Amino acid sequence: MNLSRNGVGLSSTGVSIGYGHGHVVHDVSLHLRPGRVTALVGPNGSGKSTLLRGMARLQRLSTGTVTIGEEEVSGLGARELARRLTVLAQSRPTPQGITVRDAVELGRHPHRGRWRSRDADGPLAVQRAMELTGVAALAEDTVDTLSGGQLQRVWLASCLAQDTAVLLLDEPTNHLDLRYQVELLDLLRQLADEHGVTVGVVLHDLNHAAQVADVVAVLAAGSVVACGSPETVLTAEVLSEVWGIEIGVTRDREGRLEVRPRGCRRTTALHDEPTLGEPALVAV
Ligand SMILES: Nc1ncnc2c1ncn2[C@@H]1O[C@H](COP(=O)(O)OP(=O)(O)OP(=O)(O)O)[C@@H](O)[C@H]1O
Repeated sequence: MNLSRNGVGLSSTGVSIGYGHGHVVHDVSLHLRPGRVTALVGPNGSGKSTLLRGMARLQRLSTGTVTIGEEEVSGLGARELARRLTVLAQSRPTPQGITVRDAVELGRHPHRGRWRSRDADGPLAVQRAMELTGVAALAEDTVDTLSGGQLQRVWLASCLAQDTAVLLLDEPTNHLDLRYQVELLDLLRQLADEHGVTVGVVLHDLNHAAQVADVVAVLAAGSVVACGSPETVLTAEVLSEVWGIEIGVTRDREGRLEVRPRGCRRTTALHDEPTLGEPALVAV
């Protein structure tokens, strides 16, 4: 992989998105920076996946623009975009009868010429991606024989093999056991720190967000209601108001944030009835 040439951010400006019955993402401006992990968190249905898909050009925007580096993504060809940005979606159809290696190789599609020619870096990128995600030993197995967690790692490997400056992931820890959850979060940090990759990741586990993110953006009812460092955003006040239950935030012995739901339902949640108002915190 040749990730060291990265350093391109991804920004939405005034983005609204709907599915034909009003908007579910409202006027969102968000800057994902190179070398930073930005976590999108929020209750079910708050618009995280829709926003991520809109930023990846997988969802039509009603208003606003998305830029990658200096260029609008709407002006790029599919191959040009795929050389810069990749998405690990929540679920993909499982192709029948292809090997893990073949599935990971699918990520090389924007780097190939016609007839699969001119991708000299391909075999090494595929091998490295399989090693980083722990699926190298499964390389010759067919993907339809894998467990959900193994398959999730294969698709992650395919994204890594694509070797892009921007990596977007929608709930990537789904299906992963504890070890691979930790390894995945470590890998995201490594990609950002050592290779300058711009990482945007939807996470449900707020402790994962606290652990991995430089910036946390909280969505509620389609709007970003708080955005900033984990310390400034993952507070008992913000989280309790957005999720509508009592949530405590403490620090463990090493000083890391620990988010603990206390389970008492409040009368209203932010996503039921917006009360927090405009974004309370400014992105770092
Ligand atoms: N394909 C679709 N057609 C119509 N409405 C949709 C579609 N996908 C999502 N929605 C609606 O858009 C809103 C936001 O959904 P989205 O999946 O973006 O939220 P989310 O924050 O990612 O949710 P979750 O945490 O449950 O994955 C929800 O009200 C949902 O019902």
